[in-house]
Amino acid sequence: MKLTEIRLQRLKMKLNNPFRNSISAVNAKELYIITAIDEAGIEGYGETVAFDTPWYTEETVATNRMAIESWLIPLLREKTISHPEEITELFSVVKRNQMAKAAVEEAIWDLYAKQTETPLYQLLGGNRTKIAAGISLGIEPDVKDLLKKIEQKVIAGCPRVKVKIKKGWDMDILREIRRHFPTLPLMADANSAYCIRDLDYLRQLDEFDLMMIEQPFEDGDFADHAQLQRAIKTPVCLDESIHSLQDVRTALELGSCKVINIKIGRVGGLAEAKKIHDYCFARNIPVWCGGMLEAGIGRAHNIALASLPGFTLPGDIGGSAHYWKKDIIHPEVVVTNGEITVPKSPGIGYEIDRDAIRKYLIEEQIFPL
Ligand SMILES: O=C(O)CCC(=O)C1=CC=C[C@@H](O)[C@@H]1C(=O)O
Ligand SMILES: [Mg+2]
Repeated sequence: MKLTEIRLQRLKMKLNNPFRNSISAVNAKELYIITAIDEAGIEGYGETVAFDTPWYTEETVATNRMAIESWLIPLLREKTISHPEEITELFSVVKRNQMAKAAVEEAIWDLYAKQTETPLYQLLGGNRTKIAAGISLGIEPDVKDLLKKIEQKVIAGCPRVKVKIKKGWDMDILREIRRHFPTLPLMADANSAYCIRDLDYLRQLDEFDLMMIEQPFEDGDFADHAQLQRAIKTPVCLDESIHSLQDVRTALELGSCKVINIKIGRVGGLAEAKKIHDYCFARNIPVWCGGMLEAGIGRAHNIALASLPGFTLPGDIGGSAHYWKKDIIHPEVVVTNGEITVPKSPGIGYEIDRDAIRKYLIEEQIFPL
């Protein structure tokens, strides 16, 4: 592929809607835009998705930077690759650091798609022209604020709403939501707020006809999740537990869940995300595309991935305006009647908004290959 340069740009972007879950509150996002440049000057883009502190997984903005600069860029100098699928193997000498690997791999997929004049979604095997855009709503100071936000999304045609729960903000809140929206496709995400001692308490979830309960227990608790899934009818979905196809195999063989949330960053890139999709699709296990409060480049990659046929459930992929005053791509991602049209131009299908990037830029560095 003859890469000549990798550019790192660190941005800081303030969120329109500060996002609170069971562990953390995110008001602004810092991220790296990774640009992979070839000898013809074609540019491919990727985005890091880790947060400032390691509350979601062990990675952070700072560890992403260190991994990319210290280990991943040197590996790109060692070997010329001819296809982005070779990146997983090339980076395999570095343990984990999935979000760092994914951001670089995304940039190389976008570059390859542009070199071959193919839309990224087609390159990945996607066949949807539109994807369903669900929304994830954080914990609010008052349930009335949450009900108002849900109502706005329902009026706009949102196909499903996900709410965050934790101890003290769970059964009563879900009951109240159901009182106002009895048939709304609804799910709840606990971000590991519970443990196996809460099993009896969690049986109450079956009252609310939820599409699923996402990540009730800790990351490594496959056996406990299996025990819970045996005890409740509500499907368990795993998010933080899934770092690779191997984790999906473990979860499905133990019966730890019935649904998988795929996040490109959490599983180390698009190639692994596609492998997980293919594995689940062959076994009729529904998957959906999770979100990490991405800016436009990460969101564009999510849209391409979510066009694959096994993504049968709406993802956490809101429109740009839900997150940012001004996104870093144009056109911005727009949700119409609960759907996003998958762009058809080569690569990720969106242009970079250089003025917006300049506005958010804190630091830039170029690494020759
Ligand atoms: O809109 C999005 O990008 C999804 C936001 C969202 O629900 C999450 C983002 C990051 C971490 C979590 O709090 C949560 C999730 O667990 O899915
Ligand atoms: Mg989650």
